[in-house]
Amino acid sequence: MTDGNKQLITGKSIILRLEIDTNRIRFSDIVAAIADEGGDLVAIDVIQTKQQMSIRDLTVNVADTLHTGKIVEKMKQLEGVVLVNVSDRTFLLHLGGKIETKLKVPIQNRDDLSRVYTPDVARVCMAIHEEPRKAYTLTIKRNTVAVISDGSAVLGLGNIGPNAAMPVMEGKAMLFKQLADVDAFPICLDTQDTEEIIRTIKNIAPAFGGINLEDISSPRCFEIEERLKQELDIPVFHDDQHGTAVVLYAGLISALKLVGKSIDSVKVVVCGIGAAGVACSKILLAAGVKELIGVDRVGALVAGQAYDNPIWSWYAENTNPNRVSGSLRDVLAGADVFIGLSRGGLLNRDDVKSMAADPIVFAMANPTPEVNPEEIEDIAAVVATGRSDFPNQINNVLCFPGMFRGALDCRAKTINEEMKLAAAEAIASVISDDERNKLYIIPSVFNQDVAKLIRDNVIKAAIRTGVARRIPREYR
Ligand SMILES: NC(=O)C1=CN([C@@H]2O[C@H](COP(=O)(O)OP(=O)(O)OC[C@H]3O[C@@H](n4cnc5c(N)ncnc54)[C@H](O)[C@@H]3O)[C@@H](O)[C@H]2O)C=CC1
Ligand SMILES: CC(=O)C(=O)O
Ligand SMILES: [Mg+2]
Repeated sequence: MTDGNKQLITGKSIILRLEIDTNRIRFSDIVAAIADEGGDLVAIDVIQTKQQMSIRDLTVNVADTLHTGKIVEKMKQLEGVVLVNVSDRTFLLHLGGKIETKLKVPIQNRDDLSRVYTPDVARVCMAIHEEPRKAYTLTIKRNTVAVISDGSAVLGLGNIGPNAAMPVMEGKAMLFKQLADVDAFPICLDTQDTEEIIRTIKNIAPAFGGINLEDISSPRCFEIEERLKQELDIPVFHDDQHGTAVVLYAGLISALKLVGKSIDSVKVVVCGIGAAGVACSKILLAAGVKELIGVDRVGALVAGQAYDNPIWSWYAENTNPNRVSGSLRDVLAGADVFIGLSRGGLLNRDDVKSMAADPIVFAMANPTPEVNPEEIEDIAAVVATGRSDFPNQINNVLCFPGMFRGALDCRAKTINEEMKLAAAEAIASVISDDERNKLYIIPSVFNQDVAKLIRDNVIKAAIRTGVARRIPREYR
């Protein structure tokens, strides 16, 4: 196996602020020095010029942190150059957070003030008090989703806590807004106690039209979601389970079409039987996969074994019909499909070579996939990851914006199996047979059709299954 901590070489951009003594060095020498170190100079901004002195920001594409260090050292060695500052564009994007609240109407005078606030606001409060469902028409509730994490399973980074989880939750909130005009609030809880999480979410629920649970580790996530679904009358959706399962299913239908295999005949190995792995496996079983084997730290899950994780016992009883045991490498031999929802770097080229002809590899761990796509692109029929910088991004971001747009628009009480299946069908329908190819099995996050198609399909499914509390005009 490859080293699990191995990071992929990922391109990033840095900005070097240089104070240049133009009497002592030519700008072209600086450009050459950057090129010598393999840096790709993509932009130059002149910040200030005085006699003999010029302050410039140079944007340079680099491979990784090590590469940044080399270029920085080179700049420090140049005569006539002072390195004022180095900034990373990703960090700059996060400065001060990524979202803010905005007013729908300005408060310009006392009259406005007394309407949006006291005294007139009291009449609106009392209207809701008398008829609670008016909260949907007279407050933000009709368009709000809480994106809630306890920081216990943040991407594949593990239990990094609520403060460190915030950038992911802010990112999800941005995506909700941009892709589906949903106002989402990132909320990271300073507790990992199941009961306390349930209590807290129930207590803040009145402000929200839906709850999107995010990056809460298994098996606690299953109870938290189930209990909240029973105890709240708004949709509760654990994105890592169901959003991922919806997109995975859409991606797999498409990949199987490409290689000409049918879902009931393929051998599928899922690595990482946590929140995402369990939900993805359930959707595959429902879709007709017969030979499904789950692998976690303990190896392949086999019926009859004692596991301290109750979901693994359930999993073992309901999968692995031939009771195959062993390591990931052992059970992967002859498999048609690998689905990774574990952690980076667990799979290598030899493992993929041991799979059946035309192997499908979905290495979906973030930020580092189970295998670097570049390592296997010539031997796999289809490779997909969860990342934005490789083709075929299988990521729950394709699902959650449209899913909640639909659920909010019909004021669904819950998000049920029919709505999830409807969302998967919507995603799968975007790519036609003519368009489908090895590098295009799933639509892009930026495809404008996706969220709208999911929304429409989800509303229809909600109406059909009786969970819609409002019928949008176009469906009346
Ligand atoms: N592409 C996508 O849309 C999504 C990707 N993910 C990724 O999937 C991974 C898991 O996420 P969750 O299910 O939310 O976390 P989780 O913590 O619930 O599950 C992770 C599972 O991986 C297992 N695991 C860890 N090391 C392993 C190893 N060496 N061999 C086999 N199994 C191992 C753990 O024991 C655990 O059961 C993360 O990397 C996450 O970023 C999760 C959700 C969506
Ligand atoms: C995409 C996502 O939700 C995750 O990796 O956890
Ligand atoms: Mg997640």
